[in-house]
Amino acid sequence: MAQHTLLKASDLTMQFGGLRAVDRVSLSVNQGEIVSIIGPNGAGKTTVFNCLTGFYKPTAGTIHFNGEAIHQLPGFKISRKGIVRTFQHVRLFRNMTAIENLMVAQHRHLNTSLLAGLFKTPDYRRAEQEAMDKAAWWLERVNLLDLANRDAGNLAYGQQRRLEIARCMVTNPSLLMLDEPAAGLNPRETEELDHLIMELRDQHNVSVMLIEHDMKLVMGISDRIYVINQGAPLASGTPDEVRNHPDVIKAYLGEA
Ligand SMILES: Nc1ncnc2c1ncn2[C@@H]1O[C@H](COP(=O)(O)OP(=O)(O)OP(=O)(O)O)[C@@H](O)[C@H]1O
Repeated sequence: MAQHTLLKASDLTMQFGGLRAVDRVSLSVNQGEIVSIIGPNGAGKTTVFNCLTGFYKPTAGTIHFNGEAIHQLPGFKISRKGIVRTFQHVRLFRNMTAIENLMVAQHRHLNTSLLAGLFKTPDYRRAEQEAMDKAAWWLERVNLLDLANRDAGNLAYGQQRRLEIARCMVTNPSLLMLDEPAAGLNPRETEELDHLIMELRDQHNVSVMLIEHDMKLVMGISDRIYVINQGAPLASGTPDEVRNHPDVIKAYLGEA
């Protein structure tokens, strides 16, 4: 059966003054896939993410999501289409509780008319209750339900990272983009993350694209991997193909 192409970027290029941070990178994510982008520090991975999610407008190239061109759209419109992301550094509302963070993320799904909110109409109450139930359900999924009322800023680092993933999931994304989700996690937490990502894909119908330096995680969960080096595509393929690719070995051993 032909796979549905969810995301397709062609010849993506991002120029910052004299620096070409991304140089004609093409990639795709099919429905149900886990795809990783790897490459040495400064290779341009986060810049690719920033282009795909509308944080940067690419200098050249096209991006299609479900067949629709999105490279001219601002980030909030792209996220409404179902592409959500986490960042390299945790970005939560630190003074809000874990569950409040998940409520805020669902804001756009709630009936937010001023009058409906003011008079707490039955529709408003129902939408609010649904958002609360969903937030609690996802907190349980990521093993944070007993910390629902703790300020996000007071959670342990690994818990904050799981909360960020839950915050993405409450918006029902079709593509979840994770920027270095294992950074700062201990080996046990990394293994839990590995299981969580697989579970999201297998049970919640989400495709995943991640940037990651932890090669054990990347090689274990990715269906396909793209390698970029100095902004340009170096190799792509299955974990085995990439692992044994001579150019990849050279780049990682610093002989390129
Ligand atoms: N807004 C910006 N303005 C100017 N240069 C930038 C900007 N964002 C990124 N760069 C540069 O683009 C290059 C690629 O950076 P990027 O953060 O995308 O790399 P990366 O592969 O994600 O690196 P790392 O693995 O270290 O996070 C770097 O040289 C960086 O300094």
